[in-house]
Order: sequence, then C-alpha cells, then structure tokens
Amino acid sequence: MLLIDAGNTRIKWAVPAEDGTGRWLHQGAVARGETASLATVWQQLGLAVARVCVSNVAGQALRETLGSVLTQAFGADVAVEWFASVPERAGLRNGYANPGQLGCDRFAAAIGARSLFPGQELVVATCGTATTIDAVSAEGVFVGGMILPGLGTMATSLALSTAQLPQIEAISPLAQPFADNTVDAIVSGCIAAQAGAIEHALDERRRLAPGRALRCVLAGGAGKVLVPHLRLGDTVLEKVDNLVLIGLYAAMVYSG
Ligand SMILES: Nc1ncnc2c1ncn2[C@@H]1O[C@H](COP(=O)(O)OP(=O)(O)O)[C@@H](O)[C@H]1O
Ligand SMILES: CC(C)(COP(=O)(O)O)[C@@H](O)C(=O)NCCC(=O)O
Ligand SMILES: [K+]
Repeated sequence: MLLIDAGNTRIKWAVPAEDGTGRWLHQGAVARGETASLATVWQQLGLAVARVCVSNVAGQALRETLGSVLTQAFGADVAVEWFASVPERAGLRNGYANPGQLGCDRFAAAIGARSLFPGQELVVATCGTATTIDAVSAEGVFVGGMILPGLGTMATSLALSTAQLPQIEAISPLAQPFADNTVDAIVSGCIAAQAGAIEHALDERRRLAPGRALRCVLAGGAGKVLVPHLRLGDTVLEKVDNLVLIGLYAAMVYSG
C-alpha cells in the first residue's frame, strides 16, 4: 500500500508495514513542483504496490501529474483511490453542511487524530500552506473548523503587499516577542497570530464543550516552530508528524 498527502506546498508519502502496526517501511516528501521525480524514487525502491490512496488538495493539474507518475512507477493496473470527504468514514461523521466541501486532508487528519486518540475531545491544528484548526468530538463528529493563512503564507503576504517588508526565507522560533529588527518582528507577529488562533480555538471549544478534557493535536510543516509558543494551560499537546497519512492508513484498514 502507498499513501500520499498532496498539499499545496509539498507532497508527502509513506508505505506502511503490512503487519497492521502502522509503522512506515518507507516515507518521503518533495516540493509540489518536483512531483514528477517521485516516479524514479519509487522505482528505485523496487516497491510492489497494489493499492494507492491519495489525499489531494493541490488541484486538478497536480492530480493528473500524480496519476501519470503512479502509472509510470507501478503500471496501468495499480488501483488508486482518490480520498474524498464523505458524510461518514472510518467511524468519523463529517459535520460540514456540504460534506464534500471539506478539504479531504482535513477529513483524513481528523480520522488520523481519532485513530491515535479514540474517544477523546480533540482540536486538530494542521499548520501547512494554510492553517486549519478543527474540532473533533469525543463521539466521533468532525464538528467544524477554522481556516487561516499558514505561517509561511502569512509572512509572504506581507512581502507581496508592502514596499518595505522582505520575503522571509526560514522561520525559526524567537527568543523574545518584541523584536528589534524587521525580519524578527514579522516572524514574531506571524507566530503570535498562529499561536493565538490555536489558543482561541481551544478556548472556544472549552466554552462549547465544557467540562471535557481537551487534547490539542498539532501537525503540519510549521507545527514544530509553534510548539514553544503555545500556552495551552491544562490541555495536553500532541505533536504528530504525517497526520494525514496516518488518517489515510486508518481509513484504508478500518473494519468498523
Ligand atoms: N521551518 C519552518 N518554518 C516555518 N514554516 C515552515 C517550516 N517548515 C515548513 N514550514 C511551512 O510548512 C508548509 C509546508 O508544510 P506542509 O505541512 O507540507 O504543507 P502542505 O500540506 O500545505 O503542503 C510551508 O508552507 C511552510 O510555510
Ligand atoms: C484548507 C486547505 C487549503 C488546506 O490545505 P493545505 O494547507 O494542507 O495545503 C485545504 O484543506 C482545502 O482546500 N480545503 C477546502 C475547503 C475547506 O476545507 O473548507
Ligand atoms: K493545512
């Protein structure tokens, strides 16, 4: 089995072990523009892949590129499931008014979070190109969520919309919130916006589901930068890598 998480910045993939442990035998990631290089990567590993499950939120052109890369690597007979948001899957009910409108990566991430922390009240924050902060109830309902620009997207939008602000090349955690230079001031502001949104979402969820122990599941490329800046009180923080891939795996093996 091959699992693929095609986001707007990077394509992440993994091959799970067949022993049902959810351990990865192989995994990797490439920038979206480098998708074609995956054919060689997979061929060189000599993978025998019969089934592929893809979560793609990066558009139709990327879907076509990935489709031909999969055919090139594994032949025309390989069975590809294009994972989609549906009203219910793997024990998770989709609370979107129009279930198909929910980004399939968010649906997969929620399934993944629930497979790791079953029966828990969760807030799932996925910090990628966009940051999404979603509530998943202990009963297994994707309640709904928030979408905001991701950390890198926020910083880039300032460079694109102003004359004097530079493009930030790499964002690392800061020692102090009130910066004495432009680059650090942008980084500090964007980190505060991201951390503040997550803390606010947790407050809202505590208000709407009072008396329940909350867990904050943090994923996505920018998640690690935010960890030292999150003030979560009693809420347990669970930093998880490859949450979408974990969710695709859980959906594929689910036997309800
Ligand atoms: N060290 C880092 N500092 C800040 N942001 C990072 C870092 N590494 C990755 N990112 C952010 O994470 C995003 C890529 O993460 P990813 O979860 O793969 O996103 P997507 O699923 O949208 O492709 C980039 O847009 C970038 O903003
Ligand atoms: C919100 C997203 C852009 C996040 O994409 P990502 O940051 O993972 O690349 C994606 O989940 C999406 O296109 N969602 C569709 C709209 C929705 O979920 O309501
Ligand atoms: K995201």
